[in-house]
Amino acid sequence: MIEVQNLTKRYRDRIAVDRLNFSVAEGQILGFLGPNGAGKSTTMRILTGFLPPSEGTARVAGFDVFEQPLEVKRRIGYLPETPPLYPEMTVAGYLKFVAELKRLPGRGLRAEVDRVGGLAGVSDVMGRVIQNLSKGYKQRVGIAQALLGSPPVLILDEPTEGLDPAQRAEVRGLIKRLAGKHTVILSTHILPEVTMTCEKVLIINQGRVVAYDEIRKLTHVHGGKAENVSLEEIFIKLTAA
Ligand SMILES: Nc1ncnc2c1ncn2[C@@H]1O[C@H](COP(=O)(O)OP(=O)(O)OP(=O)(O)O)[C@@H](O)[C@H]1O
Repeated sequence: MIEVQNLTKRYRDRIAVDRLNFSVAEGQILGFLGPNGAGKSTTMRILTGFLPPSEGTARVAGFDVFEQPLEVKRRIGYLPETPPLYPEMTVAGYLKFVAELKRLPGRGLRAEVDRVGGLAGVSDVMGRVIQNLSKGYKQRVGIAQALLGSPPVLILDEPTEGLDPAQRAEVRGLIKRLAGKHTVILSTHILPEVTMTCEKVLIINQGRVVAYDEIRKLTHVHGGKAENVSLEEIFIKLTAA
């Protein structure tokens, strides 16, 4: 569903993403990890058609992100690091506005807004103005807009950022339920979250892949005789350089 080959992004003389190769099969959740500045957001912005790569290719649902960005955008629900909210709108008004931007059919639009509102847990704040919501609720509104139209691919950049522990658990449960039906790339700094949600993980450091495997295999390879090596320990070891 997602195929990335030799993807490279340069900002002037800085290489943010350096020859990345990975793929995500339909219905899979890929945990996407890396320290601050590793190149995760850059990669996700390329995959969602918001930023052109300097070199390499990326295909989403069979479409090239650079050559057919509109086809790609139609098939992706994207939660950026900072959700693009309009603070003066109500939650329902905003979701309806995004649904129209995504050109979802007018008939059934209200039901679709209610559906994603229910999934993301914002049904009880639909009539409230976004700027008055708590950070956690704003984040949920961001998740709701990503789910509009039930796109086959979801790219979620730190979806549990700003949520309290109970809300985090809820969002984790939601992401797990979405897998199978959706292909998901999940970026987060909360490593136990990845262990609980994803089968496979991609770790990058300074723009390069340092690990790309099933979590179970990574713990086996890096754990040696110690069976309880955590993803956190592996992450620290691989990104220390
Ligand atoms: N518009 C830009 N111009 C120049 N350099 C940039 C630009 N955007 C990002 N970078 C640089 O590219 C590198 C990768 O940044 P990116 O935001 O993709 O990292 P990240 O893994 O998402 O980090 P974080 O976890 O902190 O969000 C960093 O060194 C960053 O400073």
